[in-house]
Amino acid sequence: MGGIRGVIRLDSVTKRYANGHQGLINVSLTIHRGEFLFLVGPSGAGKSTLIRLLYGEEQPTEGQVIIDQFHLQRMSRRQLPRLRRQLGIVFQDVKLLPTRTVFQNVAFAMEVVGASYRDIRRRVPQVLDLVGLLPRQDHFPHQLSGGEQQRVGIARALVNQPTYILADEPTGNLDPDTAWDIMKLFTEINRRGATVVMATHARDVVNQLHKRVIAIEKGRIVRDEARGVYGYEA
Ligand SMILES: Nc1ncnc2c1ncn2[C@@H]1O[C@H](COP(=O)(O)OP(=O)(O)OP(=O)(O)O)[C@@H](O)[C@H]1O
Repeated sequence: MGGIRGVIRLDSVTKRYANGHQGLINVSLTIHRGEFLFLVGPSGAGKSTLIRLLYGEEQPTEGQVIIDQFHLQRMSRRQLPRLRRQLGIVFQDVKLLPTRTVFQNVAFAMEVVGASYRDIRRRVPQVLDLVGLLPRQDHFPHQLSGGEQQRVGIARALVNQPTYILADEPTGNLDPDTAWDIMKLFTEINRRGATVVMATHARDVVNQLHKRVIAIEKGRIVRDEARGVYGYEA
């Protein structure tokens, strides 16, 4: 299927939506294993489009997306679950299952990929411990704060030990202190080896973490800096 282990590549990717909106225009980009990358830019610039292309939710109009050994435009839909297992996805809106406990919400992500009961019993507490929610494992989502719910979402994204974490404004609904706690969690996950790609408007966080920053405007990459800054007024 082609592609280099641990590398994400976009090759001259253009995404035009059916309604004529331009998502991305001729974007080429390489993301290496273990990188932490922020996608920044004004609202409507194309950040979410880029993230959706990475997990196969959208298909490019032109160009190629290659992740690891997976060549997204050449693989069959049957292979998509194999790719998705390598991807942990975190959204602004966490969407937990309301009638399931914290433990069950995270366990569900393992059940759908066919993990054994034994592995679930071993792995879920580990990942809940990492996000600081082990003591709340029997609580239901409505008993948690927004930041705690987002942590459950992160635990769910991590539980199958993905190579890549894709996050689309994961702190968008949170107050600044809670947002920082969540960002620290992402940096810890990255330190442990996962590649993190995050679209964000969290200006202060981007400015203080000194990670790679790619700025997108009107569908095009306008800046790509190894230790970048947010670069827009809040
Ligand atoms: N499903 C869709 N159908 C049609 N047009 C879309 C769709 N999704 C996004 N667009 C359009 O594509 C462009 C890029 O949108 P996108 O959501 O990728 O921007 P963004 O940078 O993530 O914005 P924000 O910071 O507000 O989340 C916009 O013009 C948007 O209206």
